[in-house]
Amino acid sequence: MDLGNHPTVESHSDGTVLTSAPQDTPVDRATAAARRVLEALLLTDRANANLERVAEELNGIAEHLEQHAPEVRERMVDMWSGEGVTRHDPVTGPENAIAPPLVLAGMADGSVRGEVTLTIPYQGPPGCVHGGVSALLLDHTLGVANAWAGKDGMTAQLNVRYHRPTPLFRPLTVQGRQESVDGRKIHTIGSITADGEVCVSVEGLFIDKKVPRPR
Ligand SMILES: CCCCCCCC/C=C\CCCCCCCC(=O)SCCNC(=O)CCNC(=O)[C@H](O)C(C)(C)COP(=O)(O)OP(=O)(O)OC[C@H]1O[C@@H](n2cnc3c(N)ncnc32)[C@H](O)[C@@H]1OP(=O)(O)O
Repeated sequence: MDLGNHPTVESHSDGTVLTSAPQDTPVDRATAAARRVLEALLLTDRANANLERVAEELNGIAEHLEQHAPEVRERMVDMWSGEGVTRHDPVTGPENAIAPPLVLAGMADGSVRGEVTLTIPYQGPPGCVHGGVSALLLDHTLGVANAWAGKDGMTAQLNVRYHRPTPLFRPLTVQGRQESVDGRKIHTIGSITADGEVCVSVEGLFIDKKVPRPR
């Protein structure tokens, strides 16, 4: 993948923030509102929330946004331009309403780490995080760990082990670390822990390969 140069956003005592934390900008505020809507739609009273009108209003908003959208190709070029950190991916992107979003920091020991609390939109088993969501978070976290380590690639294999249910509504620590590089093969590991206990662990094989940015 062509990650370009990724200047760090800011440094903290607990690491260097690698992903783009949500900012007080119209697009980030609108996306945060959309996330709120996703959750509220799942929680609201089916019978008494006047969902007919809600559907109409939401479609109105979608139409407005679509009317102001350039060609997808053009938008993709814009999305991938510049040297900033990713703002649109489905894990850390503050501009992506399906991203929780997870904020990841690079640590001096070479690992990357972030804390996130997942809620109803990410539910799998009752009260627990969907296994595919955990895999998504970890795939991306391993990708960022590779970038932090200085050699990244595309996921070829992701071996996910679910040790115990991952709880919703509790702070989760998501971590990744590049273990070794053997030619084009990159081995990276990671985990999701809750209250200090490992819920999910992964071993990833990445292959050094660049997908060109749209231009
Ligand atoms: C200062 C720091 C700044 C930090 C900045 C932070 C911000 C970071 C920003 C952004 C982070 C982004 C994070 C993104 C994370 C998400 C990642 C994804 O989701 S990637 C999408 C899903 N993955 C695919 O779609 C791949 C699809 N597969 C392929 O394209 C190919 O199969 C590929 C590239 C994996 C390999 O294809 P070939 O043609 O390039 O290579 P061949 O020749 O086949 O293999 C090379 C070697 O690898 C082995 N290999 C390949 N695939 C394998 C596999 N699946 N299992 C085992 N071995 C495999 C082969 O056996 C071969 O080994 P032998 O050299 O012979 O020893």
